[in-house]
Amino acid sequence: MSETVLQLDNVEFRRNRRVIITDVNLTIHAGERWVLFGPNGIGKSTAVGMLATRTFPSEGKVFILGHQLGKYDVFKLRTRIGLASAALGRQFPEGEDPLNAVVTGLSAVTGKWHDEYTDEEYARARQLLRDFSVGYLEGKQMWRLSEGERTRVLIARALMGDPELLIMDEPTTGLDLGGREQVMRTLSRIGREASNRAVVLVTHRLEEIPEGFDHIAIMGRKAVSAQDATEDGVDSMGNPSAGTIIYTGSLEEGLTDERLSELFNMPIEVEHSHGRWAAYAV
Ligand SMILES: Nc1ncnc2c1ncn2[C@@H]1O[C@H](COP(=O)(O)OP(=O)(O)OP(=O)(O)O)[C@@H](O)[C@H]1O
Repeated sequence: MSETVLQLDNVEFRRNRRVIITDVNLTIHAGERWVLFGPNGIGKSTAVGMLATRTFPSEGKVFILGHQLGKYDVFKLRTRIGLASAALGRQFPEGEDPLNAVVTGLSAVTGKWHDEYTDEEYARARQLLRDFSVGYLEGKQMWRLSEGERTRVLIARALMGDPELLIMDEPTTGLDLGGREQVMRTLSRIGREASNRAVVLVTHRLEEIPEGFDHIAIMGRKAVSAQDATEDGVDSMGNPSAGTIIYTGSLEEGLTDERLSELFNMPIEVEHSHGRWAAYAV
């Protein structure tokens, strides 16, 4: 069995007296390609916040690259993790050059400030921008980019440090059809590459699962205990029940009509063809 890259043991996360996710257990090994799938608001980004060392669990333990979150310097861990998320995209100084947004992925900081990078490092950053067809953005400003452009810059940045763990939170959201398919091709390439990199891709759409990703963790709501339940399916405080992981395993076995129908509370039919997935209410 290859090395464990990520391990969540009975993780719970609470905010403002609300349990957002609970009983989350997940183990990811080197070289595995995972999809974290679930409906809106179930807690995927909350989980990603921990995987990317941005937030800490209220209960339970998170181990990342052999170190327990909260007991190890997160800045050391961050240089080994590539992260692309909309939240990260909002952290850059307004006028940041996209080329710098990519090269600073090496030190996992947003904003070049006083850091210096070598010519080789800049050459790699330029190549990554070209790989995503956005080489023309060099010299522009991050805050002026279209959503699609910013997404591609963020994926390029996430790959800059050749990370052992790559996390992409909804990387194709906001892209037009051409942009989405272009990013999907790159993600499929990342999915199929022969490397020890562990990859976690977060999405709430089956259509956005690239080829090469073969493990899935599906999030759903934990049943509300009988004493807390109300007729609307919310707890006594008016909050929806906590999110949790309801399935981990292969995509084929996980993405069934029955499981998705139950998850979205409507009859759903899943299709799988040409290596891609789709689902419709029937
Ligand atoms: N800082 C916070 N304080 C309070 N509640 C929060 C906070 N962050 C998230 N939430 C709530 O936690 C729940 C889970 O949010 P999260 O963003 O993790 O879901 P998600 O599965 O990523 O959703 P989506 O697919 O819509 O992006 C939501 O109901 C959200 O409103």
